[in-house]
Amino acid sequence: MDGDTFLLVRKFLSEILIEKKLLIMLLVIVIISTLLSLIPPYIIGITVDRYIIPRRIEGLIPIAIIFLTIMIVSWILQVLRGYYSSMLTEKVLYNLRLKMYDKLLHAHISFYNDKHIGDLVSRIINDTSSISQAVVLGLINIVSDIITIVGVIGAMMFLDIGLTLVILITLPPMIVIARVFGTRMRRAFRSARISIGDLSTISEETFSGISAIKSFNAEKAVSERFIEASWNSVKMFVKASILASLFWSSMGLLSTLSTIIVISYGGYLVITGSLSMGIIAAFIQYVGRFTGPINDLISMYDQLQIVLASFERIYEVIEIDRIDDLSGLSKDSLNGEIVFDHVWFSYNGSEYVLKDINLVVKRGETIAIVGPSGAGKTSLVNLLLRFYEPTKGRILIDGIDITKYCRKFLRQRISYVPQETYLFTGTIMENIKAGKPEASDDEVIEICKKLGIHSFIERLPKGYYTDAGEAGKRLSAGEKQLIAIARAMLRNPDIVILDEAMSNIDAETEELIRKAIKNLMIGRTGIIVAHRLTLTKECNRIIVIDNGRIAEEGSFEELMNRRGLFYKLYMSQVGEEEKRLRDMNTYIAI
Ligand SMILES: Nc1ncnc2c1ncn2[C@@H]1O[C@H](COP(=O)(O)OP(=O)(O)OP(=O)(O)O)[C@@H](O)[C@H]1O
Repeated sequence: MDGDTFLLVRKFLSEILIEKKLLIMLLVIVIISTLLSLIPPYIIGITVDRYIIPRRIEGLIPIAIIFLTIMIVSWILQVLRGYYSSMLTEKVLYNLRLKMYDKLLHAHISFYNDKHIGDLVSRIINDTSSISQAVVLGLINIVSDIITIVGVIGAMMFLDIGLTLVILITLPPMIVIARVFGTRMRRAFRSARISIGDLSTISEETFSGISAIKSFNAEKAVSERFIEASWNSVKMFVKASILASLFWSSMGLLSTLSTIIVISYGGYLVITGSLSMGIIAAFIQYVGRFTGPINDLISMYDQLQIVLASFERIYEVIEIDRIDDLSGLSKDSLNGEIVFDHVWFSYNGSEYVLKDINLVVKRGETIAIVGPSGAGKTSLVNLLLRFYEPTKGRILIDGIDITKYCRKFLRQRISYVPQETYLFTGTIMENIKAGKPEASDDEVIEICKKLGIHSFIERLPKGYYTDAGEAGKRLSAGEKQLIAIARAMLRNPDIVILDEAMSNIDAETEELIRKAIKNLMIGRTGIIVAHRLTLTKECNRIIVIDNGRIAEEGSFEELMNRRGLFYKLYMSQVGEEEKRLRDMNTYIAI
């Protein structure tokens, strides 16, 4: 075991030791029940020698009562073992999942830049599940297996050392078979399970991209992929099953060999008078008890490898050190004056995506930020929410450097309406309340009326109580943004940042959004990242960003008169819109 593995095992054990009481209880139960399981063969031996062969009927009833008592106690212990082992496993998993979820929730946003969400989810769900096997199979069985093997050998030695030594001849081949076939069998089953995973990935990709597949006539290609993966899984399972039959039948053979040795060599000893019949009866019982524990112990190494790999992935999450610092200044509210003072920003420390931004947004003012794709608009608002810190320069809100404010406070007083609205599980009402869970239904309806979106929501199948998942499939990005606007308004923020949704917006929704934004901005400082430039007409000022720098600044009229970058962007967008309308008219005319 190298240093890293040793460290992981220690961490793993410390996770289990958190549930010390459960662990101790379980170990006591396992030890007692394993020791109890060694007694019946011994009693059988005594019964044969002392009562059956000498024909002493009077002893049979007490023996039967002792036997029955042991069986009942074992049964109770077995039930308790099941209960405590599942409690221990589930509690360890519960603790791990909670720690991971909490860490991921509070991780700095930059942590997610190079992460695949599917992978993180798999760490919380799949990796923790594979740990569960380790807790029960690994830790608990190892104790009972060792006690069983040592106990069985000890008991046999106590009964007859010579016969025991002869029987132990079968032990080395048993270990070899468990190591060779058993290990291969488990690996083959693992590969087979992975091949089923491949099948599910292909199916998922096929059905989620079904329209793309049909439009490219790609049915044959995907079906070939599916057939290949499917056949591959057949081969894997057959191989695993062959190894399984080889393994189990070989182990069975060796176990029977031990019985043959007991009967033939033991029988010889009985005939020559050096061994009793009862001892033979006890030996026959004991020799069948080796195979299971030996196989368990050998497979433990394999199990440990899988578990440690999973545990490593779990700990990578638990030990994330990029956590949002939530200390700092909090107040009742903000006035809402924002100053960017020579702000430079780089994601990677070398390339600047914002260069020397100087900007003052007065309290109650609404400004539009526009610019070509990739100019740095989103990066600018990310800095205001303290998702990232400026690389150089500073940002002030109400004259105080924002790094002095508590992130939680800033995000309470600044509402952010993203371009893509995420609808949570629940109703539309609950989704709007995500901005303020304690709000009443009436409060939500009041806000939506103020925003001018009440009748839009009422038109949904069950109005405010429409299931968001169901509605989400039918709502356009713009319609979803209306819900996000209501969510933001309900929080009564001092500053609003809105990244306007630009795709899938019809004229009616555009008008609704325009009005809702206007209502939302009343009495607050507003920053709108505008994609449809007609929206900028209603803003107090327009900031044009190009390649990370402020290229132009002014009112709509001023910028149009200047005939600079804004004018070009606007004309090309208007031109495209006119062309779209012209094309539509031509299409209708045809
Ligand atoms: N998380 C990130 N890590 C590294 N680089 C990033 C990250 N987000 C954005 N960038 C880069 O920063 C630059 C500015 O991106 P930003 O998203 O701020 O532009 P934008 O003007 O909002 O663009 P769009 O209108 O397309 O949303 C781009 O070159 C982009 O590739």
